[in-house]
Amino acid sequence: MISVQQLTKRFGEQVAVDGITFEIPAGQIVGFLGPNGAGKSTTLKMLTGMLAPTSGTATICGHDLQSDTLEVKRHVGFVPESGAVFESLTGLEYLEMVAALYAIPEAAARARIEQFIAFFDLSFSTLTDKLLGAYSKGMRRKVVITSALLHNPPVVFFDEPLDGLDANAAVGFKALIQTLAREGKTIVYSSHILDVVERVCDRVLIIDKGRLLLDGKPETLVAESGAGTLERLFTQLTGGTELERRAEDFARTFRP
Ligand SMILES: Nc1ncnc2c1ncn2[C@@H]1O[C@H](COP(=O)(O)OP(=O)(O)OP(=O)(O)O)[C@@H](O)[C@H]1O
Repeated sequence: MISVQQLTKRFGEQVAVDGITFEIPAGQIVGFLGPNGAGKSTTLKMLTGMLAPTSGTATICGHDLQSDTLEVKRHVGFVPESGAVFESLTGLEYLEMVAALYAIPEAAARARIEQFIAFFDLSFSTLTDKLLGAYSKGMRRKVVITSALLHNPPVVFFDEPLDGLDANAAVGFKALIQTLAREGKTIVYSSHILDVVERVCDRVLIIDKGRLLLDGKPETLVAESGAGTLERLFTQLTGGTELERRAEDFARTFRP
């Protein structure tokens, strides 16, 4: 479903993504992890056709990222970390605009929007009464998630999707992605909330400094490393243990 070979992105001298290679079959939920600046968002932007790779190749549902970018965009949904929206539109105007961009017929789009607002426990008037600029962070996130799934894409990329969602919405969202995966969708889930990743993902990819460090089932990786939890394994791999020690030293400087 997703095939990535030696994908690389340079920004001037800096190598943000350094020759990563992996395959993801249909129906898998893959946690895409790494410390700040590891290259996660850059990878997701390349795989959704928003950013051209410097070198390497990738295909999504058999469509080549470089030569068939439009088909790639038809087959993916993306919830970016920023969650930026056109703030001067109402939620409904925004969703109808996204539906029109994907050429979804009006009645089908409205039916799908209604399914999502029911799922997220929003009232229809919320979508029509306020401009997106006046939405709360969580409400805006729900609209962005809806917009990414409106065209029913087989592959969905989520960058920190739980950011801003309350506990109920987060529980609902986790159930939603598990259901989507069971129906055959491929989900790539980038997040720093590792206990959620450990529970929800079938597999994790850990990158640091643009390179793939680890690829496997969370429970297998945790058991083989003896780390106990995915969070501990992550910090061991990416230098967080040292940060923890430095934080303790720093905190000690506040002692009276
Ligand atoms: N447009 C850009 N121009 C220059 N450098 C960039 C650009 N976008 C990203 N970078 C750099 O590439 C590296 C990887 O950034 P990226 O945003 O992919 O990391 P990330 O893993 O998503 O981090 P975070 O967890 O903090 O969101 C960083 O050093 C970043 O400064």
